[in-house]
Amino acid sequence: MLHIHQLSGGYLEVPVVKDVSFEVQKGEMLGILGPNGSGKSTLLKVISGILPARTGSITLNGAAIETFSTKELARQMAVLPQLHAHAFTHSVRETVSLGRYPHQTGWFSSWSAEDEAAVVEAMKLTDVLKYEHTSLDQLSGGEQQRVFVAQASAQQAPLLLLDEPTNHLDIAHQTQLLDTIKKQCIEKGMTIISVFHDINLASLYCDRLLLMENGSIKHLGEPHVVIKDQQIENVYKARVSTHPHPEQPKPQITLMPNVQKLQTDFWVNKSNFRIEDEYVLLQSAHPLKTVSSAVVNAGSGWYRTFINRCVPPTYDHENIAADMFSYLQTHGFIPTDTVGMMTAISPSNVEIADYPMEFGSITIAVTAGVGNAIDVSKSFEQDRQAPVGTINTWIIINGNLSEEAFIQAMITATEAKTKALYEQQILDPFTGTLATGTPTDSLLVAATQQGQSYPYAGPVTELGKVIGRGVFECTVKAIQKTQSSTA
Ligand SMILES: Nc1ncnc2c1ncn2[C@@H]1O[C@H](COP(=O)(O)OP(=O)(O)OP(=O)(O)O)[C@@H](O)[C@H]1O
Repeated sequence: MLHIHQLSGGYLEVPVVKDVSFEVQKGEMLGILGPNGSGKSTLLKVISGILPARTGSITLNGAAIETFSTKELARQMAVLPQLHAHAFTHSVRETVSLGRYPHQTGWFSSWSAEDEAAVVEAMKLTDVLKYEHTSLDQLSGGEQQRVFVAQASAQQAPLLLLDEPTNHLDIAHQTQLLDTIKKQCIEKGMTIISVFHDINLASLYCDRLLLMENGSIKHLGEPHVVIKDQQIENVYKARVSTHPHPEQPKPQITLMPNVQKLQTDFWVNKSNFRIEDEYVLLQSAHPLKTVSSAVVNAGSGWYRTFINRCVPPTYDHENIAADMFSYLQTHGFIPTDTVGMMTAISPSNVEIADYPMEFGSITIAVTAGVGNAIDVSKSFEQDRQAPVGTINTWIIINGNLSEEAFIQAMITATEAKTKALYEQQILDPFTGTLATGTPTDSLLVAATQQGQSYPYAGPVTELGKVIGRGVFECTVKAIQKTQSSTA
C-alpha cells in the first residue's frame, strides 16, 4: 500500500530523517519507536507531506504521493499530529466534523447524511459523544486527545498516521483506543502507522515495529525481532528485560532500575520455618523469587510467606483456590505475599534440612503422602478417584538463579523425588508397578537472588548435586515419617 524508498527530509540543511526505506501492507499496523529526537515525528511529517522530502520517494497505492491533490491525499491519508497544550475554542462536534473536509465539495454546504454518520461513529468509537457540545478547552488532555483521534477517524481514510495516539490517556482509554484502531485494521483493512513511546503497547498492537536511531532505521520487523534486551538497551540507553505477555505472543519489556533499594544481606534456613498444628510455615525477611505449582500464587513471583496447609483426608471443596485464599486471610496472612499449598499430611511429618554449598546453601522441606502413589507411565490405563495424599517439595536457595536454573532445579528435584519412591519401593496400587509420584504433587523453588550466581541446576552442577541429594534424602525421610505415623 505504502512504499517509502530512500527517504530523507527534515527542517534544516541537514536532514533529520536519513535514507529510510520500508513498505506497509494494506491492513497492517506498523509502530514507529525510538528515543526522543530520533526523528519519529519528522518521519511521519515527511510521509504526510507536512514537511518536504529532500530525497527519495513515497508511493501510495502505486502512485507517487506528489501526484495527489491536497484533498485527494486527505481522502487517502488521515493524520493525527503530536498534540501540544493549546486552548481550543471549537466544540467537540465541530472539531470532529473538520475531519470530513476532504469529502466536502463546498465548506459545510454539502453536509451529508454520510458525513453525519461518520462524525457520530467516530465520536462513539473514541467515547467522546457525551462531550459533543462541550468546548475543547474545557476537556482534559486525554479527552482532547480522543477528540483528535475521532477527527482523524471521521476522515475515513484507508491510511492513518498517528503520532503518540495514547499520549495523555489513562490505561483504560489506551486499550480502548488501540482496540478500536486495531479493529479497523482487522475488519476494514485500514492501514496504520503510529509513533509510540510505550514499547509494550507498540509490541502488543503492532504487526511490525520500526525502531529509529538518529533519523535512520536501526531495526525493522515483527515485535519479537525488534524487542530484544540488547537492541532496546543500545538504542534507548536504558537497561531492560524482556518477557512474554501472558496472553499474546508479543514480547514485553520491564525497566531495570540502576538504583537499588538498599537491602541488607539475608539468608534463609531451617530456623525460618515454623511447624504448627495446621501448617508448615516459612517466613523470609525479604521476598524470594519463586516458581511453584502451589494452590495460591502458582507460577512465578516474589513472595515472603510460604504455607503448606494440612487439610483433613475428607477435604472436599468446590473451589480449592478460593478456600485457600480465604484461609490465608482469616489466619492473618497477606494473600498477595503468600504462596499456599495443601496436603493431607500432618505438619509433624515434614522433613526439613539445610544443605550447605561452597558459597550458598539450600533448605529443603518435604511432606510426603504416598497412599495415592501412581506410575505416571501407566496413569492413562484407568480413571482414578480424586486423590488425597501428595508430595509437596520446597527448595529454598540462598543464591542467585538464572531462569534456566529455576527450571533445571525443578527437573532435578522431580527426578530425585522419583528415585526416592523407587528406593522406598512405593508401588502404584492400581498397576502394581513402581510409582513415580502422586497425582497432585507440588513443587516450589524459591531463591534469595543474592550472592553466588547459579546459571544452571542440572544434576552435575554444584546446585543440582545438592538439590538431587537433598530432595532424595528428605523425600525418603518424609515417606518414612508418614508411614510410621500411620502404621
Ligand atoms: N520545527 C523544528 N525545527 C527544527 N528542528 C526540529 C523541529 N522539530 C524537531 N526538530 C529536530 O528534529 C529532530 C527529530 O525530532 P522529532 O520530533 O522527529 O523526534 P521524535 O523522535 O519524534 O522525538 P520525541 O520522542 O521527543 O517526540 C530533533 O533533533 C529535533 O530537535
